[in-house]
Amino acid sequence: MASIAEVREPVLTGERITLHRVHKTYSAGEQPVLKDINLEIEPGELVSLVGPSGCGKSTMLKILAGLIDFEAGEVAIGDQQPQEGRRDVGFMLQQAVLMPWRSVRENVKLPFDIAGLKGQDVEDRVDQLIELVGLDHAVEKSPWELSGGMQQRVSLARALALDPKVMLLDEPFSALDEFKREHLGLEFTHMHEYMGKTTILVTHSIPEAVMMSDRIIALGAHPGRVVADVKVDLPRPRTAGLVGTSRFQEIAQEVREALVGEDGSIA
Ligand SMILES: Nc1ncnc2c1ncn2[C@@H]1O[C@H](COP(=O)(O)OP(=O)(O)OP(=O)(O)O)[C@@H](O)[C@H]1O
Repeated sequence: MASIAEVREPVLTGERITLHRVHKTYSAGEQPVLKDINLEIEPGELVSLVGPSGCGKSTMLKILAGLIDFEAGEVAIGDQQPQEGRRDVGFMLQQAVLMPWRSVRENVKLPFDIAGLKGQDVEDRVDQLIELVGLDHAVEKSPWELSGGMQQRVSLARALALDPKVMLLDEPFSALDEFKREHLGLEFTHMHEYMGKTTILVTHSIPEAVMMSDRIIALGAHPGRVVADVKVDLPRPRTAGLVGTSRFQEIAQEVREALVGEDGSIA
């Protein structure tokens, strides 16, 4: 990702995300999965959601992606409802979910095919995306020939294809080994720093959340609710060396303490 290293002022292309008194229950009579969630995420902000298993992190992302409904409250991406703005949302999951019969290039091109877009502009954009995620040496490979990290790079390029204003990342690096996870996390952070897409990252790793985010939202479970909203006032661009600073450790500790007493599977 050489093009990302020399980075300039952030280009704000993100949308504001607003959740107001959002309430979600999957089964009638059960405790709500999300209760009275109020959250405002500024355009271009990178916010992490952390919290114990089952506190509703993925549910919140699915609501924002317009994939599931909710009973009460208001959700907006810019001035659009989630269902209206689906094309403006890029989604990345723990597993890359690539089409096995399509090459790297064809997988990155998929969103354009689905949207019925073709032509030289599309071909150029696909080339750019592949270069951006550092896969120019692997364009014709099939998914089964790729490492886990390479598969996630394809997934990232695909999520960025239609230039979404919002990125939703559901534990995108958690299936990778620790070295690759840190490396790809930092690369994504640098990409975010110059693209300015409003981003929500779900992670079980507090250090990953601190390294990448502007703010960390800690959620408690049963019912899923916000227990802390922690600002990460570390300088950008973020560098691996920040982990050793006392400020990094203080922020991580603040998040940990907010989750004490919550039934945690936090790293
Ligand atoms: N489709 C569904 N139908 C019924 N219950 C569901 C459904 N999806 C999730 N749940 C329940 O809602 C709760 C929150 O699930 P969710 O996946 O949002 O949690 P999470 O915080 O992302 O958990 P994890 O960290 O383990 O991924 C859990 O109790 C889960 O069992």
